[in-house]
Amino acid sequence: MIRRFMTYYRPYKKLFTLDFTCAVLVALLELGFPIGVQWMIDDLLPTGDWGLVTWVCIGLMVLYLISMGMQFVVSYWGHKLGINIETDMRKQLFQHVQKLSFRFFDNTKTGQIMSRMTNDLFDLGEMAHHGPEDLFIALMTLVGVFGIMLMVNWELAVITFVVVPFLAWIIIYFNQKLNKAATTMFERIADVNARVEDSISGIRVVKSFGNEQFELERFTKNNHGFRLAKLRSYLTISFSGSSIYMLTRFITLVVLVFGAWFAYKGKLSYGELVGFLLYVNIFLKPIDKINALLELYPKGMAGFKRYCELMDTEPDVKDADDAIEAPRLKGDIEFNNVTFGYENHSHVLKAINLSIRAGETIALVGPSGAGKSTLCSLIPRFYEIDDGAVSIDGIDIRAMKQQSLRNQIGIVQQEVFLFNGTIRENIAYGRLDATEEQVWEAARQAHLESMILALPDGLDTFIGERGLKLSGGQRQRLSIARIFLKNPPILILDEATSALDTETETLIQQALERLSHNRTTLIIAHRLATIRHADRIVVVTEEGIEEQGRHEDLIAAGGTYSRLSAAQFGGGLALTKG
Ligand SMILES: Nc1ncnc2c1ncn2[C@@H]1O[C@H](COP(=O)(O)OP(=O)(O)OP(=O)(O)O)[C@@H](O)[C@H]1O
Repeated sequence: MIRRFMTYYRPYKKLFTLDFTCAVLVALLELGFPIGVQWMIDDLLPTGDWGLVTWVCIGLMVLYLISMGMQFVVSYWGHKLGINIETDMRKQLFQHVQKLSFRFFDNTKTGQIMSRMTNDLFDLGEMAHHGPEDLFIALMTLVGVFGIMLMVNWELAVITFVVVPFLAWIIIYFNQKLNKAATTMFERIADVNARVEDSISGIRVVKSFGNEQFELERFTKNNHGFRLAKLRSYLTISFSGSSIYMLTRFITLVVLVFGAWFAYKGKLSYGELVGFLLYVNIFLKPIDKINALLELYPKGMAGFKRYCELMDTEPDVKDADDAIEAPRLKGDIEFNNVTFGYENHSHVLKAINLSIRAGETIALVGPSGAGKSTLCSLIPRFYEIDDGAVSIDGIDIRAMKQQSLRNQIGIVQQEVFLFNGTIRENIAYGRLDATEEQVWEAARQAHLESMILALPDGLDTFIGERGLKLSGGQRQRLSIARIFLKNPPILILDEATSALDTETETLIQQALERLSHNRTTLIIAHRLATIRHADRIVVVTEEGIEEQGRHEDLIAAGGTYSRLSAAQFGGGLALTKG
């Protein structure tokens, strides 16, 4: 883990060297000051050479100023190093999460992912800055101080160092405890985040059911869980902090008693005693530093462990090493014996065979839960199939780079997702380099133009979170405009016009028909009236593809489709006449 953590310093070698060097110099100066003080008291003052005393004081002052400058470097540039590393990690995590497959997102709460990107990384920057630097300096100071103390008075030095093994034991013991406490704390705050995310994004449902109190209770439970975890970590910190404090202050007292006794016996000068007490003080500083690290390190490392866990999660849909950039596709889609299930043990689709010609419009109909949406989600390779093959223009989709494949597929979902931003940004999401004219053209095709013109800010109107300031129909038209702009050879329309009023629906139907001209189009239809003119209707049931053909033929066949028609229109006969 530590070696892996160290790799993040690589891009910042210069910054690290600068920060580290200054920190070491500051520590060395700290070590040197008491030597100067001791020398002044014992050797310089008795000579009465006040001129020299003044110069020494000026010299000390200059050294203090240099030390101050270097402390500034350590504080600012050192933290900059930490923040840079934290930012890099956050970026890499975001990049990685974007690569993960639908299956991961199906099974992970959004709030948990958000927590990993924010809270879990908070202490990493601090740890990256203070960890190696403080540890090295603390150890260096301890060794240096011990050496000097031995030279001044070896007996007092040994007395002082008797406590070191006890300190080491306390540090190791509490470090382990804190590691556990910090991991639990991160898990609990992730639960809180997930709960907040769920409740806030579903606030309309919460309010419509009047379930605010219920939500508050669920939140309180998570919040309390976090409180307990945090309290537990503070309990450990307090125990370790006070034990270390007690031991270190005890040393000062012991040194004072023994030092006074040695001085009384004439084994130690007063200057040496004062100098020694100053060294004890310096000796305590690295211990305080190690104590602070003891608090920081487990939190940072627990966050880093969780970071690594997520970074090590492999996407289950991956580009093959020799994957090709998909050429401009015509749209001949072939399902060859395709078997797929979300869970290993149950298959939603079993040995499906289906050929769709380029430019064909096919409608998928069938009972709810039969697998129509699932079938469509396999074309952009959102999920990896268990058996068989899906190919487009004769190329297995697993041989193409995912991005180049998905670039050629337009999907209009029943549930539209828009980003918090302007109308322009949301339409241009279909092609990021689109010109103003192209955005307007897409808006025109999706029959959004008059609505946009009527808005005071036009294309620059903010549509609110998930586009909530727009009506359902407007949202859907906006999502359709994005696809006009994307202009893909393959279209998947998941009952795309369900949220539109009859008049708009007719217009959109015309636009979609125009769009689907010469493109392969799959329509997942619930309302059979919208797909009567499809080139082919494919009936999907839990058993697989039950029948396929033109509307009239399927009605004449008297199978599932004619029964579905009868259910929706009150009689297959009426439908054929209509
Ligand atoms: N992400 C998922 N994870 C696990 N199971 C899923 C997932 N999505 C769908 N399912 C299950 O797969 C089956 C097929 O669902 P699918 O959405 O493909 O059906 P559908 O025919 O499109 O239904 P509808 O007409 O109601 O939209 C259902 O039993 C559903 O519960």
